[in-house]
Amino acid sequence: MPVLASARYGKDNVRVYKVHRDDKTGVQSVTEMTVCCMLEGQIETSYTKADNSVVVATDSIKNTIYIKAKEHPVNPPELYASHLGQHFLDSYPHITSAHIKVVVHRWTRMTIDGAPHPHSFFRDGQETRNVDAVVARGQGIDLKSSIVGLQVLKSTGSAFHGFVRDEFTTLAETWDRILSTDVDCTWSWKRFPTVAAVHEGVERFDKAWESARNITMKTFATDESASVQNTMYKMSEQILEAVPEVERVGYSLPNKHYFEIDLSWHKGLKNTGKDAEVYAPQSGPNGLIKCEVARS
Ligand SMILES: O=c1[nH]c(=O)c2[nH]c(=O)[nH]c2[nH]1
Repeated sequence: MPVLASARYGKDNVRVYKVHRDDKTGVQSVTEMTVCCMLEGQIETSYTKADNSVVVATDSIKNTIYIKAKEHPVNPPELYASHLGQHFLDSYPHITSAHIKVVVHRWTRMTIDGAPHPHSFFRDGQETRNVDAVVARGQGIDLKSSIVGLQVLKSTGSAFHGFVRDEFTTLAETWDRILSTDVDCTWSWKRFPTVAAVHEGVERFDKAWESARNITMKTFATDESASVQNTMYKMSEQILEAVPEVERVGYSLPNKHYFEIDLSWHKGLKNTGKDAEVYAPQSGPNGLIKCEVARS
């Protein structure tokens, strides 16, 4: 006899835009985000017995995403996600947890003739600020914040040598290479008991995002990198140090390879080793290096 081992449903890819208009100054601020909201609870019979009486329609979930964006601030996304998740527990006794994902897209204010423009913005990269919230009945709110898709490259200051050499090895050791990655950095907060606790000291979330971003970039730029592994560990350590309420930091970093091209076949051109200038960026395969660093 089969059993429903797990079940969760909701609405994904709900795109939301919110504007804030400052009537005094005429300055407008915008937020664009993509939201996923999934519910768990006593919903088994909808799967096993065609019992839709336990189903909050995914269309209603979508509507709720809009209404909560109207009723509450959407910044920081950690607070919005907490309000949204809590709503489903408060409204539906048979729902036991809400899993919210918010992806915030960049709209950076334009500078026109040296001054910030009051209502014009541009997308300065595919980087997003993400939040994963789990609001579970009787258990509080678990929040994970992240930076995803921040593309970085350094043209020197990275080495990789001393690795295992055996009959499978072709890679040459290097003391000077290009290092490039798409940063995926996640920091997990100590559990919050209530939405009120998330709200109290809410500026912590923007500060942590700024710290994580600055630490990531500064360490990437200034570390004489021995490996992706070692550099990401140094980043994680510093974020834990900078944000006391964070329990765990994780990175997932592709190692995006740039291959040297031997052009000596053309008029003896020197383009390898210390003479390398023109490289071939690779779409794949790429290394993929991950870690999570927790407090001891
Ligand atoms: O920083 C690196 N870590 C590795 O584990 C690895 N493996 C590899 O081929 N190149 C690299 N670079």
